[in-house]
Amino acid sequence: MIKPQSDLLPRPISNGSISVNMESGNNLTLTWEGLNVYVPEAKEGFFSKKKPKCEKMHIVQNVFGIARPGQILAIMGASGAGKTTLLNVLTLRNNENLVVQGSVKINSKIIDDRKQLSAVSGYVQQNDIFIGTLKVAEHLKFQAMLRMDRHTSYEEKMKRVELVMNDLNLKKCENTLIGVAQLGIKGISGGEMRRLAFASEIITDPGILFCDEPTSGLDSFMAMSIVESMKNLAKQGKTIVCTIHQPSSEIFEIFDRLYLMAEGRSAFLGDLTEAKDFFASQGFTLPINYNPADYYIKTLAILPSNKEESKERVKKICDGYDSSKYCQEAMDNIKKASGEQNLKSASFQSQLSSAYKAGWLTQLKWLIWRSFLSMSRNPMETKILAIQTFFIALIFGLIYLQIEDSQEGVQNINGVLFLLITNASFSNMFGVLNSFPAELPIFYRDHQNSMYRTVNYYLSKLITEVNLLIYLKMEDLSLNF
Ligand SMILES: Nc1ncnc2c1ncn2[C@@H]1O[C@H](COP(=O)(O)OP(=O)(O)OP(=O)(O)O)[C@@H](O)[C@H]1O
Repeated sequence: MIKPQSDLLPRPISNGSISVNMESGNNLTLTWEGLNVYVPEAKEGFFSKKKPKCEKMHIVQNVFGIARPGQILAIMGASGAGKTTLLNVLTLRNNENLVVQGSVKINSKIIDDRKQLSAVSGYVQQNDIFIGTLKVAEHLKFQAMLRMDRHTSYEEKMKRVELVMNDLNLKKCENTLIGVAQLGIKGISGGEMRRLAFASEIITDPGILFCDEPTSGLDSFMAMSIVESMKNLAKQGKTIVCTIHQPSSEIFEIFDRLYLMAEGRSAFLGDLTEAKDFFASQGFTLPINYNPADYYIKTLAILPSNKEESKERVKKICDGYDSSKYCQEAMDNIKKASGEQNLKSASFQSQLSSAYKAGWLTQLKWLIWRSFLSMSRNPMETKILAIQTFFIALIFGLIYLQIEDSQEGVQNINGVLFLLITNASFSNMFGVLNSFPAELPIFYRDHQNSMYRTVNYYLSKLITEVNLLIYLKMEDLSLNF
């Protein structure tokens, strides 16, 4: 087995993260019980009367599970098994069009508010979205200022930024722009971007870390380094839950617990060795020299060429699991976790109560800072607007050159004033149309992480862009005058 060369890899997250004076959110047990997710029937709207009636789909069926501190729980299964849906339910995201029943608990407290969940957890999403005109260190600084506790000093937050950059080997690219492909700004590599997404979430030292496909798009060395970092976080007492596709056997061995899903049902929850025994008990013995992850996924997959047989096989395994000792053990653990409520709830409750980590003014200050940096690094947009304004003003100026002091002249002046006002309104409107949609996914992500209030984001954009608009209008009016 080839091991990655440790000097080439990001160092695992050091215990130094605890040295920063912040409340470390450890010892959080995540449980989910009786989870059912349905896609509701399509409503017969005014325009959809003639559409065929769509059946209510049951995409996650009565699943339960537990993720304990100090362990990595890997959620695996074939495509369409329901992994992403489960992760969305656990993170209370993207469920708007679904009917969700059942409960998700942390230390036996039911979690139904995303702000509370964000206060104690991080979510590394599969698609990295960043403001590409920021540098790596600036992005992390922004995250630290708005996501770390308001009682943590500026120096401590910056110390944490340094620590996370060192741990994830981002130090050498700290002053490199993240990059925007559309603007031709080449930035950091794909692997560095993945690590930056990871760094953005662990900067707050969350008690629970959800990762959606943390290794996708990475080479085997980088994938291993990310999983090793996750393992080290787990060793510090964090609860790590990740979905993963086709991990290599080396990566698979690093996981502590395995949660297999098939056709929206639980197919197994337990240790890696238990998984091997369970599959053998169902008549599916893991072949020698076979990647266990590949074998389990293959066994639980629905093959298009052999649908009926695959479905029967999956049903047999899921039924077998429901009546197995592993299922009983998981149920007992979930019950036991509910009994531990009073032991751990004091610091946890205080964390849950603080939804926004930064105060109103701090949010506004750092949003303006980010917005100014982003705008100043994107001179192309400013240049284009300035040139466009210059030419439009020149054309208007030439059309209405040397207006005479007469009845006709007054009408011309009315005309030019009308044109100037409509031009000013429409160009500003198009400015807004350009500016907001481009940042919308980032805004949604930050908003789901409870980083800032919507009004603060809007104000920061207004304050930043109003300067540019004033300059452009001055250029326009002075030329016309
Ligand atoms: N909003 C939705 N509307 C209709 N069907 C949905 C919706 N969300 C999920 N599904 C269906 O539920 C099933 C599980 O989807 P999910 O995305 O959770 O699978 P997955 O295990 O994450 O698959 P993959 O590994 O391919 O991402 C799929 O059959 C999918 O088509």
